[in-house]
Amino acid sequence: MAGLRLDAIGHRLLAPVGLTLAAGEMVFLSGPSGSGKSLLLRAIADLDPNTGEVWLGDEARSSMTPPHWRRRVGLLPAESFWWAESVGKHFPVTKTATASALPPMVDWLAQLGFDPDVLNWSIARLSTGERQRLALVRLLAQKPEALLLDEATANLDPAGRGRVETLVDTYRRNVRAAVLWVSHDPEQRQRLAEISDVQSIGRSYVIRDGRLEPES
Ligand SMILES: Nc1ncnc2c1ncn2[C@@H]1O[C@H](COP(=O)(O)OP(=O)(O)OP(=O)(O)O)[C@@H](O)[C@H]1O
Repeated sequence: MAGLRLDAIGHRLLAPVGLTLAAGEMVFLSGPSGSGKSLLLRAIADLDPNTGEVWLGDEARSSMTPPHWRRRVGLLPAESFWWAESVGKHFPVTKTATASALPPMVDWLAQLGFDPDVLNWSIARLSTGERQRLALVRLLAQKPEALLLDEATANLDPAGRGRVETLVDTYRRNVRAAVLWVSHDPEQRQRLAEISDVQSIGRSYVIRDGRLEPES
């Protein structure tokens, strides 16, 4: 699997930054509210105007269509968007197959505390935390090669938070996906280093005054 390299990526609040994540590496990003963390993830995903280039291994973002890029470099936004009536309709494969025929998605649902019947639930009934966990499964179902996570555990209790951390870390190791994780929780990196291999979860950065800096 490929690493992720930001080559002079910038947006209106952030001076161009260079940053390389090795395949399978998890890097944390923090900074004050409004400093531009979400905008950076959206810039990498090419959802907002931005400068620079992003590389997935030796493939440039500019060499593929935006939808193709976003399938390979998956963004989990802080607030997920749902367009159909039921949960299952957001998982393309479930249109033609039954849930039981779809591991590992069903395993991922179970790991996050859901019965496969959740695919029949209406979106309207979902709690904020349920939406957040289901949005992660929906993202992983696309088999992204790199992950951009924006406050992936912000709405969860400690048990739910631990389940998400474990699932993301397992996916990272299995697929050797580079993970850039925006988090306000200073203990999140430490928890992940405890459940995983420390050398892959060593770095964190902060956005301060429009610049990306290694966190001291
Ligand atoms: N579409 C937009 N138009 C104008 N301003 C925007 C837009 N999107 C974001 N901003 C502003 O850009 C700034 C950075 O937003 P961003 O969402 O990146 O912050 P953040 O660092 O992720 O903050 P938080 O930790 O609160 O989520 C904020 O002041 C926000 O109001």
